[in-house]
Amino acid sequence: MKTEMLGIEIDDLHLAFGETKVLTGVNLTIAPGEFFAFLGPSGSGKSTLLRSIAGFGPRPAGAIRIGGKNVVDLPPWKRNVGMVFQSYALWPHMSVRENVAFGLRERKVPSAEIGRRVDEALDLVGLKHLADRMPNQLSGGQQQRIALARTVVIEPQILLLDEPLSNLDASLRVQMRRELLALQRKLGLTTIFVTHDQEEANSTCDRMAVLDKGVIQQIGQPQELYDDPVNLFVARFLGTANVLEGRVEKQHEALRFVTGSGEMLPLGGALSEGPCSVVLRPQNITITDRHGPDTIAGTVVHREFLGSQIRYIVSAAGAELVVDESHHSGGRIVPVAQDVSLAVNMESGVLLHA
Ligand SMILES: Nc1ncnc2c1ncn2[C@@H]1O[C@H](COP(=O)(O)OP(=O)(O)OP(=O)(O)O)[C@@H](O)[C@H]1O
Repeated sequence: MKTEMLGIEIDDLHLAFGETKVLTGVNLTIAPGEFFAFLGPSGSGKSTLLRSIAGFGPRPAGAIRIGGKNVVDLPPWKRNVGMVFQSYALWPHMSVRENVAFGLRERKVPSAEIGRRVDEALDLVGLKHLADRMPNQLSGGQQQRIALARTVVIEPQILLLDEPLSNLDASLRVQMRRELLALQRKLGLTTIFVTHDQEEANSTCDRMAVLDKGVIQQIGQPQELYDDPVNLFVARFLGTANVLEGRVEKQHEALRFVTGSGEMLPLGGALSEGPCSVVLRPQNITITDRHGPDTIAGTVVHREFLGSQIRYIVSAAGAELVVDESHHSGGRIVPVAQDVSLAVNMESGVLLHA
């Protein structure tokens, strides 16, 4: 089961439900064979964008090209896409085998070929031995695998997944996302995965688009977006972000970041003066015994034990900063209400000019 890999190009896509603009000027290129994620909060337009690619919902303005061919005027069944929904309900009165065979029967595939392709698809998701079970005799994870088998059996050229793991419990989601990635790699299918869970996107996709209010904020590899977000929305959506507000100022020929409450931190590089925010990840700030030009004073206001790490919330520079210290047995634990010095690694911070 291996099909020709097709890329997807989306060109200036707009879509509104009545007065409500849901997608605004979406431009995107997904490479053949790529595992791509749409990540964003609830209501950001991820599902609407995915459904537009599948051919469901109102016709958008703009172009959607699959393998170079504009498909906006084609019905879903002529686009060669397979979609797995959040509510992947299997037919309850059909066995696993019949569920997977259903789409092939609809397409009038000869029965000998149906038998072979269903076996192959069930083999792919590791459930051939359950072919004669009924859906209510399967676990949630097994049902989800059958839903995948039911989609890939029709040999789509594009696989669209709309929050396919959201009905599963946390540990099964982690296992299933690895299986999903393995399956995608095996089939080499260009895949789009919609999720609001950044960990799920990070752990599977080659690249992702972060959406907010129907607008793509940034496109890139998970690590690029985490390390180099273009704005505060992306910074906050891709993990814990400490944001210091202040300004870049030149003092004695050197650039400094001056926080709103007056602390000064050194800056390198060619930066322009003016108001800005600095985004620092929890691991870019550490509690230290030192006092120096790269440190600021603060007070621990809260502490959480996270297992491998201890998370401190430290009130400093007019903000509540999240500081993660790795935990090892016998290591120091700083009590709440203690005054501390924080070493701030400004080199790893991201400066966002207002
Ligand atoms: N059929 C519809 N009619 C009117 N408005 C709709 C329709 N479908 C979606 N919307 C609106 O479009 C916006 C985007 O919805 P969409 O489902 O694409 O978001 P999402 O990012 O996938 O969110 P979620 O993660 O909650 O599914 C929302 O404001 C939603 O209320």
